[in-house]
Amino acid sequence: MNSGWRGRWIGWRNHWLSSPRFQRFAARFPLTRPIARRRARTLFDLVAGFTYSQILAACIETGLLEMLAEGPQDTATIAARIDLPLAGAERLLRGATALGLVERLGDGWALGGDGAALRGNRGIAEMVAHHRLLYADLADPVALLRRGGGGGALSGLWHYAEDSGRGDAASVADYSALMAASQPMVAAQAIDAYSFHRHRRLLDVGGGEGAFLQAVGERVPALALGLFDLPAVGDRARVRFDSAGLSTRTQIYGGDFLRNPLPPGYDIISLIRVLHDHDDASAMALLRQINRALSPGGTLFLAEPMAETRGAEPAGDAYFGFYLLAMGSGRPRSAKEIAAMLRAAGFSHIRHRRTAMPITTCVITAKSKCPNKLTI
Ligand SMILES: CC(C)=CCC/C(C)=C/CC/C(C)=C/C=C/C(C)=C/C=C/C=C(C)/C=C/C=C(C)/C=C/C=C(C)/C=C/CC(C)(C)O
Ligand SMILES: C[S@@+](CC[C@H](N)C(=O)[O-])C[C@H]1O[C@@H](n2cnc3c(N)ncnc32)[C@H](O)[C@@H]1O
Repeated sequence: MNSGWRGRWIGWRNHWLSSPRFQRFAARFPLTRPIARRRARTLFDLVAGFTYSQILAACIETGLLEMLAEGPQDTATIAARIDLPLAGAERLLRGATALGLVERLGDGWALGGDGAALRGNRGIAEMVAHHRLLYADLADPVALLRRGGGGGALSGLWHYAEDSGRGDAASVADYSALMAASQPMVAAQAIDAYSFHRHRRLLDVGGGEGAFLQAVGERVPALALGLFDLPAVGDRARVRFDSAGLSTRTQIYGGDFLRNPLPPGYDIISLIRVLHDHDDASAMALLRQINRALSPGGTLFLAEPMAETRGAEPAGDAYFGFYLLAMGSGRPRSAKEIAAMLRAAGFSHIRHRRTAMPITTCVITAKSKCPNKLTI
């Protein structure tokens, strides 16, 4: 491979960075010392990341963060309430303190700043708890890569969508509930990034149990709402809409978006955390379906975490890359890749919209260019 000047620069840089003598020098020399320490810290965090995650998992599973949110407490009270021996509670409290989740206060403990921020993001506790499945699959990452993903604990959570029967009430329950629990952090970003007021009828494709539609519906009372998902998931949405008093504004369609046509008559279709679940061929088929279903000049509103998002690179290709590998289908795509797919599916006016927290949610909108002319 002809790597050019950049390849030569990388070779030269890496020669020095991997040299123990250069590392010793850089750690001692006053001008390079802060950089060397920062790099060592970053690498240490990378090596130790699983341990940190498991300390967080223990904080969530024992209810420690929720308990400290009531107010500061002493070690003996905490140990009794979270049902750990005194030494175990102390070990957990010290570990969580080192991670900023807990804070020492006199001879007791208070909720730490990061612990408070995590509590403020509904759905993270459920995400952390279900990582038990992901980490079981990632115990042997090379084996997972060799077999092309899937076939493990995480894929069991969502495999209903790949079954020929497309799931019954029991098999869709856990995954749908997890998606609904984590939807607020996505919906908040997505809804702030775009004005839905200019539309009349919104169809949420792969809308799960309706948490996103409910959030938009509350923000824009005049909008008529439609939800398309597999029948057993749609049934769960019906229960949510009934109890939220939204059923008169809402139409639920049970079906398979790769096999059944989407209902016509909507001037905006949303696709929230759906495209990245699918391999390229299915993802293209779905985009073409949406283009056909939209009324002329209608809008596609697409929101999901995206690869190569500046400042959030590890969330895309590292976290979601391996998460979707364990799930057994799909991949995170960059905004550029999604834009190219949208163009190929017949969309125009493709716009990347700013969100406040791109690490969890990026948004792209596009307009249907030539409805009814494309085939699936
Ligand atoms: C007031 C004082 C004292 C100081 C001011 C200083 C200051 C400004 C501090 C800032 C404090 C602050 C407001 C912090 C905010 C922190 C936030 C917003 C943290 C958010 C964290 C979000 C996290 C960790 C999100 C994690 C999300 C995950 C892991 C999502 C996973 C999603 C999955 C697996 C989705 C699956 C869908 C599928 C299946 C792939 O389709
Ligand atoms: C990752 S979830 C996202 C749910 C929701 N949009 C959210 O963000 O919380 C993907 C959704 O797509 C649905 N889905 C997957 N394959 C489908 C198919 N072939 N036809 C219809 N819905 C499907 C799933 O049932 C699930 O509700």
